[in-house]
Amino acid sequence: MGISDTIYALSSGGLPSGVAMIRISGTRTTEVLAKLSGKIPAPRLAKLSSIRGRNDQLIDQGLVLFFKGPGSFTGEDCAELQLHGGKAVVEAVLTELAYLGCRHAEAGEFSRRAFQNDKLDLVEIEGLADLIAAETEMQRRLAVEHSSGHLSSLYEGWSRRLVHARAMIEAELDFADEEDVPGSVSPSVWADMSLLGEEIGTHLDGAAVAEIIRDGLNVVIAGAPNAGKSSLLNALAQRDIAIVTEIAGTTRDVLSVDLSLAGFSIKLHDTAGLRETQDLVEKEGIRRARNVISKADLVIALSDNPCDFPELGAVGTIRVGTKIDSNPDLWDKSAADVLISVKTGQGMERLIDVIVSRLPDLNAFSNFALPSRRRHVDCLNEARTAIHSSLAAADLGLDIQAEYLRIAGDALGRITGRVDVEDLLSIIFSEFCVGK
Ligand SMILES: Nc1nc2c(ncn2[C@@H]2O[C@H](COP(=O)(O)OP(=O)(O)OP(=O)(O)O)[C@@H](O)[C@H]2O)c(=O)[nH]1
Repeated sequence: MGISDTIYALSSGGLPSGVAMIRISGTRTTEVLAKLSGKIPAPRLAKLSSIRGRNDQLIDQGLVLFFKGPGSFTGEDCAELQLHGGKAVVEAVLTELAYLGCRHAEAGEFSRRAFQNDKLDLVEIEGLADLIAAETEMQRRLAVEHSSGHLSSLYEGWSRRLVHARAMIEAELDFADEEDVPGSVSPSVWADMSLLGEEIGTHLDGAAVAEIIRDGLNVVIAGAPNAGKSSLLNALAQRDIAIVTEIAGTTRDVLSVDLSLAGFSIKLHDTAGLRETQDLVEKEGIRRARNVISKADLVIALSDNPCDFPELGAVGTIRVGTKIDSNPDLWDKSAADVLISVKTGQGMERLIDVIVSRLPDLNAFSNFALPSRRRHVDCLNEARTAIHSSLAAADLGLDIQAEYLRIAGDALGRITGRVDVEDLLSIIFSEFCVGK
């Protein structure tokens, strides 16, 4: 590797901060450490050191950690400098690292090296990106299953079963006429492949829930103008996000806010009131409203009049009667799922309970090892289809059946990155921040 194979980056967050962590990785790590701190600490032991620049000038005092490759995150020699998190301190050390011939890392470059050196597979790396991005408890639990290798073990176990089945078939093809390989190998192989197809199917059943956990549940507030939609958005977000006036048609565009509810990420959208109008801007707002309604996981349909609920045709609608502080006599209980007043807070807890009751039931899943990315789901579907094709191809001959199993194995291998993923890598690693 050339001089710039040794990379560095600030791996901790924005400055100033109490402590800033600079990470270094590559063949020149020990040489750089010796120049910056005088000596190389014993691997994995934090050592309080003076960090010095050119002309022996003291830059800062901090902890220096050295990880000898391959026993490091990237698999190469790595170091971590834990410094005081001042902008000038960090800038001075980064400048010194550049002067010493190191190169600033690109986004995700440390993780890319970890992948290239077989320290992590793609599922673990994607899980790491999700773990860093996780904002809710559910997102964290989902991501940690991926980053910790649980999901990879599951896929690798499946891959091994496919390889075993192919080996058994190959043996039967090669030694079909010889007496020492019993012809009865195949039935147990096909039974296992049938079971594997079912296991992948069950695993795929969790994909929709995992997607909701990872990307959030889309909840749309819809209704006639003045029904109280913006007031409800503000109340649920506990902030003044949307403009509230008594003028019908105030909200023109879709306004969105992220909330965390029962550990789930909720994307709540306020929409323009639905009515016939000649106003061009309002018309466009209503078109956008209908568009988000059609993509919603859940719609909260509002009306301040029981005779006036919007017909949305959306699946998963909660009918909410509003302003019951001012119009209690208008409502009979059966007219709506929940009656609320944003003014007095009446019914708000019940509304939140009803929304939570519409969230996916996680008790149906024994763990969070679920496929959360489209990429994984596509590969799993491809693997399952190929297994089914193999099982259905008995009349076509063992070599055709084995070929389908190879296709299934390749599809599983692409999830963890064991086969044919070069073109995927830049997409995956670009999701990372610099320093990871
Ligand atoms: N009394 C009472 N008034 C409310 C309540 N919620 C909203 N309002 C009033 O109803 C009017 C309309 O409220 P908004 O929240 O702007 O209604 P909207 O559905 O977003 O209206 P558009 O943006 O025009 O579609 C405002 O004057 C609010 O103060 C409530 O619970 N009780």
